[in-house]
Amino acid sequence: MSAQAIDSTPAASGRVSVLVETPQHSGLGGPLDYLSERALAPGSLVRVPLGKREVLGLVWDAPEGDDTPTAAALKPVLDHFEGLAPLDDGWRRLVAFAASYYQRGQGELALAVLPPALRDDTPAQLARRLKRLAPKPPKPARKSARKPAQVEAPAAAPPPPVLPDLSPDQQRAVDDLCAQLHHANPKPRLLFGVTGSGKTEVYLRAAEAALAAGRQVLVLVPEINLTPQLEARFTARFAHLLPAQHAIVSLHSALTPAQRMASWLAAHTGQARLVLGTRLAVFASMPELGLIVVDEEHDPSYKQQDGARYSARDLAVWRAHGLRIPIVLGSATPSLESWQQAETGRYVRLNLPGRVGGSLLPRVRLFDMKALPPQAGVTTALTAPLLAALQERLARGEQSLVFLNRRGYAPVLHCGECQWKSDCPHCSAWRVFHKRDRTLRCHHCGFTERVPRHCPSCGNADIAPLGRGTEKLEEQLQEALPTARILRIDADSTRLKGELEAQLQTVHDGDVDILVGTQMVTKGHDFRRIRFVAAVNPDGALFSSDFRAPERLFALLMQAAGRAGRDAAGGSEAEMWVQTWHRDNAVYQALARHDYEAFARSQLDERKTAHLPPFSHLALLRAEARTEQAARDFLKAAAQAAEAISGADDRFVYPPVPHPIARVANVERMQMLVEASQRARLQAFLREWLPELLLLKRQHKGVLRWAVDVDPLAI
Ligand SMILES: Nc1ncnc2c1ncn2[C@@H]1O[C@H](COP(=O)(O)OP(=O)(O)OP(=O)(O)O)[C@@H](O)[C@H]1O
Ligand SMILES: [Zn+2]
Repeated sequence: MSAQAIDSTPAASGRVSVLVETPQHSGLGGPLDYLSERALAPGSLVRVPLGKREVLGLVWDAPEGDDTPTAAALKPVLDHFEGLAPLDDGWRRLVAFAASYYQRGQGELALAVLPPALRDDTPAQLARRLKRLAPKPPKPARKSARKPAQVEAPAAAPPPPVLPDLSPDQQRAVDDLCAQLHHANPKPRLLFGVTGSGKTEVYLRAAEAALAAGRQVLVLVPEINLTPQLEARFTARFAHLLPAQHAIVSLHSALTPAQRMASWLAAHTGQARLVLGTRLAVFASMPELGLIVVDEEHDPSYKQQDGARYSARDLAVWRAHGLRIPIVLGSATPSLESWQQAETGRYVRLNLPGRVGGSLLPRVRLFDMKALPPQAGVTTALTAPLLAALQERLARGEQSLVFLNRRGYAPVLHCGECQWKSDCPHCSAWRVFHKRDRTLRCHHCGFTERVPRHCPSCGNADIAPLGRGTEKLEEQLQEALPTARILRIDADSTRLKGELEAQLQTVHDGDVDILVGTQMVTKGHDFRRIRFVAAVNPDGALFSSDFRAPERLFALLMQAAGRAGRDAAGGSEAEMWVQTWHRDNAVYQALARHDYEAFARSQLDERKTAHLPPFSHLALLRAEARTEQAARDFLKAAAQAAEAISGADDRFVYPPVPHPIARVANVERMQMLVEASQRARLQAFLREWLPELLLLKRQHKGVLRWAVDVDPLAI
C-alpha cells in the first residue's frame, strides 16, 4: 500500500494517538492516547484535555505494533476541527523526522511549528477564518452619499510581464531545473552563482514551470527583511498567473498571529500556490508542493537557535527528497557542507559564473592599516585614504556603502582614571553605549540604564566611549563629509514596522549618498546605484575560536562586495575597500581574487585534517545553571554516562568548556562537544544518551536547562 493510501484511512473509532505540546524534558516524547467516538484520520486537529487544561492536539499515526486493548480510563477527545483537511503524510513524516533527528519530542516540535493562533482557536473560530479566506464574489457597487457610485470593472488579471532574455548560463540552469520537475527522483541542485548573476531570475523561471504544472512552490529566504523585496518581485512576475487573493503568501515570525494563520491556512488549503518565508516556513503544510528554493543557502539564519534547533535548509533537502521533488539551493558562497555534497556528486552543481549584462565584480582593495602613520589607524576607522575615496564617489554623484558589523555608538564606555568599563552586571559582556537615547544597553540580556554622568566606580567625570559602532561611524562620517546625505540602517534604526522598507526605498531612489549599516544591508538587496563598498573593521572575526568563522567572514564580505556595481551602465569601476591589519590572511586573499572555489578547497582540506564537518558530525550538549560548577558537574556526569554507551571508538566527547559568552542574565552557560565520524552513529548514540540525561538532570538540581544541538553552527 502506498503512503498516500495509508493517509486517507481514518483510524478506527475508539482509541486515538494524539500529539500534544509536552516538552521532551518532561520525558514524554510520543503521542498520548485518547478516546474518540468518531474515526479521526492522522493529521486531524483536535482539542483534548491535558491535566487541568484543554489544549490543541494533533491526531498522530499510532505507534507501530501497539495493540494494547483500549484502557477504560482514557480521556475523550473534546472537539475536532472538522472543516480542516488533515495534515498529510508528507508533513507528518517531516515532523517525525525532524523530532527524531534534532532529539526533541514529537508533540513539542509539531505544535511549535503550527501557527500559534491555532492553539487558542475553537473549531468555530477556525471555520470563520477559513470562510474569510475563501475567494470572495465581486462586491456590488456601494451607494454613498458623498461619492457617486462607481461601477467596478471585473478584476482582470494584469498582462504578463516582459521577461528578460536569459543568459546561456541561466538558460542551462533553468532547463535543468524544469527537467527535474518531471524526474522520478531528482537530486538536489546547488546553484552556484556570483552576486548579481541572476539567481533569482532562475528561481522565478523554475517556479513558473512548477506553477504551470499545478504544483505549489516554497521559497525560503534567510532574513525577514528580504521577504518584502522578494514578495514584490514574485508578485510582479506572477500576478497574471495567480490573480486570486492569497495565491502568493509570506510566512515569517514578524507577521501578526492572524496574518500568519491566514498564510498558513492558504498554504494548507492549496489556495496559496507560492509561499515565501523564513526558516519556519519549511514546515508549511503544502499538499501540492512541487519545488523548493532555498536562497542564500549558506546563511546561518537557517539554523534555529533555541527550542528544536533545526536547520531549515537541511530539512528542506530532506523534505524534497521524501517527496521526490526538485530543490535548488542557491548561493554565491555555498556552505562548505553543500559544496562538499556537490563535489561528491550527491548534489548537482549549476554554475552562473558571470554577472548579468556583463558588469564586473568590484575590484577588491585590501587596505593595509599598517601602512598608516603610527597611531593613526588605532584611533579611527575612517582613515584619510578611505575618506578621500568616499569624497571622490560623492563628487561623482555615486552611492557608497560603509559596513560595520556592530551597532550602537561604542561597544563600551571606559574611565581613564580607574579603568572602569561598562560591563553588564548580569552577563559576561560589555554594555553598549547608545548615544541617541543616552543609554547603556546589554545586547545579550537587554539590561538598559541611562549613561552615568560620572564614573560609577571612582566618580571621575571623564568617561569616554571606546571603539565604534554604526552610530558613531555615522556621526564621524557626517562631520568629515558635511554635504553628504548619510543614512544608517541597522537593528536600531529599523525597530518600527515599515521603517526598513522606507529607508531602503530612499536608497533605491538615490536620495542617499552614503549608506552606513550592519550585515542587515549587505545581504541580498539589489541596490542599483552603489558603486563603492567599504568594510572598515572586519578583522575581529579572524580570531574567533569557532572553526566556521573564516567561512562566515568570507561569505559576509563576498555578499557585501556583491552590493557594489550591480548596474553595468555605471561609468566608473566598482570597488570594495577592506581595511585590515592582516592583509595576507587567506580569507582576504581569496576575497581579493573573488575565488570562492580555491577558498572552499583550502578550507575543506583543513577541515578534513582536523576532522571537522563535513568530514565528521557534531552535537553540542549545552547546560545552563546558576553556578558554573553546577553546569560543569552535569556535563562531566553526562560524559561519564556516554562512556557506557556502545560505539565509543567512533566518537569523541570533548571536555566541558564555557560558552563564548559564559554568563547571560545571571545564568552560567557551559557546553560540551561530541564528535562522531558518521551521522548514523551520532544519531544512534544520541538516542541512547538522552534518556540518561533526563535522569541525570534530576540528580543535578542546580542545572536550570540543558539541550542538545545537533549539527551546531556556532561553537
Ligand atoms: N537575463 C537577464 N537579463 C537582464 N536582467 C537580468 C537577467 N537576469 C537577472 N536580471 C536582473 O539582474 C539583477 C540581478 O539579478 P538577481 O537579483 O537575480 O541576482 P542574484 O544572483 O540573485 O544576486 P545576489 O546573489 O547578489 O542577491 C536583477 O535586477 C534582475 O532583474
Ligand atoms: Zn546583560
